[in-house]
Amino acid sequence: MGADGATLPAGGDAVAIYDTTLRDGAQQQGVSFTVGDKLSIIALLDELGAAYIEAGWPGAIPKDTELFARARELDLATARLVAFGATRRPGARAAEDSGLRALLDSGAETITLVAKSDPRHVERALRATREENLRMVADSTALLVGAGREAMVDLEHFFDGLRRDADGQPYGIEVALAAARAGASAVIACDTNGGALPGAIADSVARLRRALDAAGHPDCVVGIHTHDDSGLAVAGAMAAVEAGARQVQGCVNGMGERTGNAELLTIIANLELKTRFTALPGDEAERARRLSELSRVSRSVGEIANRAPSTRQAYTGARAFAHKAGLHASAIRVDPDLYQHVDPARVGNTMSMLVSEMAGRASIELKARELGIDASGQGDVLGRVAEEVKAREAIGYAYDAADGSFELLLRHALGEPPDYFRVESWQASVRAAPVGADRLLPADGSTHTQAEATVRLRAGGRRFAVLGEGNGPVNALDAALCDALAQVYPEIRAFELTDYKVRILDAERGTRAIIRVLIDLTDGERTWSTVGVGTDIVEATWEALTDGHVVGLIRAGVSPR
Ligand SMILES: CC(=O)SCCNC(=O)CCNC(=O)[C@H](O)C(C)(C)COP(=O)(O)OP(=O)(O)OC[C@H]1O[C@@H](n2cnc3c(N)ncnc32)[C@H](O)[C@@H]1OP(=O)(O)O
Ligand SMILES: CC(=O)C(=O)O
Repeated sequence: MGADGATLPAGGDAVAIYDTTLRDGAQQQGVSFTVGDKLSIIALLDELGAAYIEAGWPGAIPKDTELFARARELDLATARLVAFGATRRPGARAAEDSGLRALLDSGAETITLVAKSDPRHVERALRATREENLRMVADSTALLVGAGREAMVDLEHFFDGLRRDADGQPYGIEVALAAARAGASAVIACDTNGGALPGAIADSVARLRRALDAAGHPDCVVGIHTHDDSGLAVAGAMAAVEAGARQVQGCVNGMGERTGNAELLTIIANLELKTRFTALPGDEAERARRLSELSRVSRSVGEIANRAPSTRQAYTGARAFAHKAGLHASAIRVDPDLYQHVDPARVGNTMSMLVSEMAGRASIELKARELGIDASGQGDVLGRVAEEVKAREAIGYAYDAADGSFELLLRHALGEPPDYFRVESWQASVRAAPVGADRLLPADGSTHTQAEATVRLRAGGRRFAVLGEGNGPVNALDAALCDALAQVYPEIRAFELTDYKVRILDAERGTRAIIRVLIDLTDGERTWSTVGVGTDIVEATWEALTDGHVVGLIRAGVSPR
């Protein structure tokens, strides 16, 4: 139970947010949370204001058994931790079911049971009769409630079942009523296969709500759990709320099996910003503060899961408020609301400008402002920069992914070229031993290729000629450039390459093709990106690398020496 003892809202406009990132989200390929990961995510979701956090299946997954043992020490502010499990096995007694025993032993105050609600699944997957499945739901729920726990029941394949069995009293509704009679606080309509359309979800949820009310269970909450297989998980959840659902299940960043679960942060933002419903606890000011944490929660959970959220994710994605088209920028300069559905600050995000061949003067001016450069009132320069960007993109540059290179172009156009160093010449050579007949790598794991590079440059009033070695020409050049520059600018030692992307732009020209290199650099505090283009991968990389070091020095506030 949350600190205030709050449980599910029985009616009204409050919607309980039920996060299942740690259970259904963990069913995504490649995701495997440690107990420590789960504890960190629980803390984030509790701070955000989730009502329920489904943390795993104790008894089925050893790590989850350990998690619930450790979670006994947790003192959560708003959330209840939920243990997930299944109803008892067919033909057995609930009190003797080892799965239910493990759920009770977990100490969780709230337990959600998954139950079959589509007759096809009862008969084919469970190999039980419809009546036995109803008894399984009732006995299992009653056991948990009798032990003083809050019990909820996930109605698996609820919408598929109702679609096939629409007349009379559909079986899915009978299952829900069996759960409610046994004391379940909520029954959750699940679109397990993600195939239902929002209209059908709304109709079925409304029907479920009416059936519960008619049978004397107005306090049993209807929940909604959707998957994104039809690209409609959030839409389905929103439609369900309009139709009477007052608990919404989903996962941060839309994690989950197959195409994922409904993206929970989007649902929270939609409910809070665009409907009469509330999704977060507290008064208006408190809810606004919690809402402004959404982008941070998205990034932090992505970091812990080692799955970066989509940059295009609604509300919280890094590019959710990024504008590329010149016409958009010109209107945004007058009023950002003209091209934004909400103020990004409300969900902790920021607006950004992308400069590209689609830019006009307004885009350049706004991007300059974002970079801390005042170019207002310099219409001629802005126009020239826009033309230069278009001309360069036509030959292969891509500035929307390389704001560092754009900054240099702009500074040159404004007559403020940074003057940290001047390169006189560079060269790189590769020495390779032929691959052996067996085509295997040497036993020590080294490669057959060794490279050397020489860089000659002037910096800080001195001249340097430095030799670098590496496992390839790019690596050798980087080593030589860093060694030379670090003698005048030791700050460069902190720069680290975090990404290196190579793209062949006109593949039909084979080995004569134009190559674009994009690199991302960081100094641990800031990140920036640069681009280089050439007919040679080393030449393109050299341009991106040297620009990358100049931008790094500018961003670190280092003056030319
Ligand atoms: C829609 C969802 O996402 S539900 C969540 C699904 N999550 C998981 O499956 C992850 C964790 N699962 C596990 O660790 C294992 O599957 C366990 C421990 C639960 C079960 O493992 P096993 O006993 O080896 O059974 P197995 O996985 O092969 O099959 C599941 C059994 O549960 C039965 N079952 C399925 N749903 C239910 C239900 N709602 N209630 C009771 N039994 C059920 C199946 O009929 C099957 O029974 P059978 O063993 O008689 O064939
Ligand atoms: C319970 C659940 O995860 C589902 O039906 O999708």
